[in-house]
Amino acid sequence: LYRWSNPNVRCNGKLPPGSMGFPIIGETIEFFKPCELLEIPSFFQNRMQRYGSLFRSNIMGSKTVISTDSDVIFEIFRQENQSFELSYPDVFVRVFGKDNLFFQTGNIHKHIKKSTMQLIGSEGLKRKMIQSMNQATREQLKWKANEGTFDLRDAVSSLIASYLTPKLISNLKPETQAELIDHFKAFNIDWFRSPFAPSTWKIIYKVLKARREAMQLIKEALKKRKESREKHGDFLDTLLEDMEKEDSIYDEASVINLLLVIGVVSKDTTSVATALMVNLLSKNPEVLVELKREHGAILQKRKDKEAELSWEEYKYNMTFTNMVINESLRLSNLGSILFRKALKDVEIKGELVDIQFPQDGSWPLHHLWFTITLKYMRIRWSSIHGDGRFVWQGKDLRSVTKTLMVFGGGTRQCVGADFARLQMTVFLHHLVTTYDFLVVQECEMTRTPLPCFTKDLLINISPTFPSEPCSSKSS
Ligand code: HEM
Repeated sequence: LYRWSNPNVRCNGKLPPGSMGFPIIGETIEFFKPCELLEIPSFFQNRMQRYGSLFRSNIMGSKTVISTDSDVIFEIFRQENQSFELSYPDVFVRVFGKDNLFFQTGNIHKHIKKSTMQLIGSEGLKRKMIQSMNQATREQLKWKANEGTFDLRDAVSSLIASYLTPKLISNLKPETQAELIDHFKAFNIDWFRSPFAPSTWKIIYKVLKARREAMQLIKEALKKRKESREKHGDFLDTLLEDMEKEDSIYDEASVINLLLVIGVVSKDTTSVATALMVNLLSKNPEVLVELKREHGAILQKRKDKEAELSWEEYKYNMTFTNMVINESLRLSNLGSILFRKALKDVEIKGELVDIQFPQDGSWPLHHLWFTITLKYMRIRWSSIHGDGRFVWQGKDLRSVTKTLMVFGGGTRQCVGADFARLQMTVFLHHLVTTYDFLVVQECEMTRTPLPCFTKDLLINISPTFPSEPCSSKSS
């Protein structure tokens, strides 16, 4: 017991202050205690008050140092692969699969990132994806306008799956594609909750079942593609070509896993952030009016009135839209819990972050886990639109800064960041230029500590009257 609570005695230096909690379960129960979305969870709040921004703990059976300090977090991203490397708790590996090459480091990680960027990096988005996003979003909204009240998160999830799945594997039969999309949708991010709640195990069971079934479908598609040797110009082709090279990092299992991970992660993260953004817009009509003004101006400047939102318009004419997206991403704070392990003793700001524990069997891990909690910034919407002056005007609104690390940072920065931003922009563009929306049920979210929906956002949309381009029925 003494050793459990006082890991300092077995270290070469001084660890940050903190408590290791009860033997075995540590402080896991409090770590997962839900709170309101915009609150700092009591686990972090209490410890920040007691110990400061850097403290130690034990979570999910791992000795952990937690940083809530953006300078420290930024420094860790900077020292990725030198002093720190990615190392997620076992449950992540079980859910996303041991064949997920994103859990690897070094050259394997570099290579998989490069392959993925071909599909969802800015070049791929500009050349191919933006067109499909525009078309799918326009059609989805048109359909939803006739349908009546709908769940916005589910609608965004479906539309992403509808155009991205054929880009992953393009020659599936319609019924197989629909089945694969259903499995992608059933594999959601709600599983990261307290291991002591029985409902968590039910969700994990469903997620693992969906994963198994999706993998089976992808496996069959891969087998057929290999046998036929046909080319379809999709992401599966890219990966198979790579797999045939002599020194390829890919085997069948990792190709299947990569297709699965992209299919799953792309829709979940982006749809949650979009739903939260629309919910916030409904409560801030002045922001909506400004947004309509910016997008109205884009329509007016457009020479071909039938044309869709272009890459250039997205890149150069959307200062305010980017601010709205940044604030929505910051408030949803989807990337609030990131894990690293320290590879050597590291001192940041004079505090020892990691000590190498002796391997005497009493320590399950050779190194400490490093949990990063991104700073919760309670920036009020009025601060982005006050007195006609935009506080972020002139800055690069899409880059990582110490106050905006929603997509992580350094070499591990999210590969889907551009994709998510573009999809959110395309959705906003079609919504505010073509429709008025009415919130029927506001979304309710808790933080566990990842955001989790307890009530979905239900809305109604109807075509905007041309005479009132800036009006909104939102409440
Ligand atoms: C609002 C949307 C999103 C948010 C907030 C988000 C957040 C993050 C964060 C914080 C990380 C860093 C993880 C770490 O450092 O340990 C990350 C990594 C990653 N994200 Fe996203 N993400 C989003 C959208 C997407 C999308 C659309 C995709 C796929 C199409 C995606 C795929 C990935 C992958 C594969 C990684 C691992 C990257 C690596 O290890 O190099 N994400 N994401």
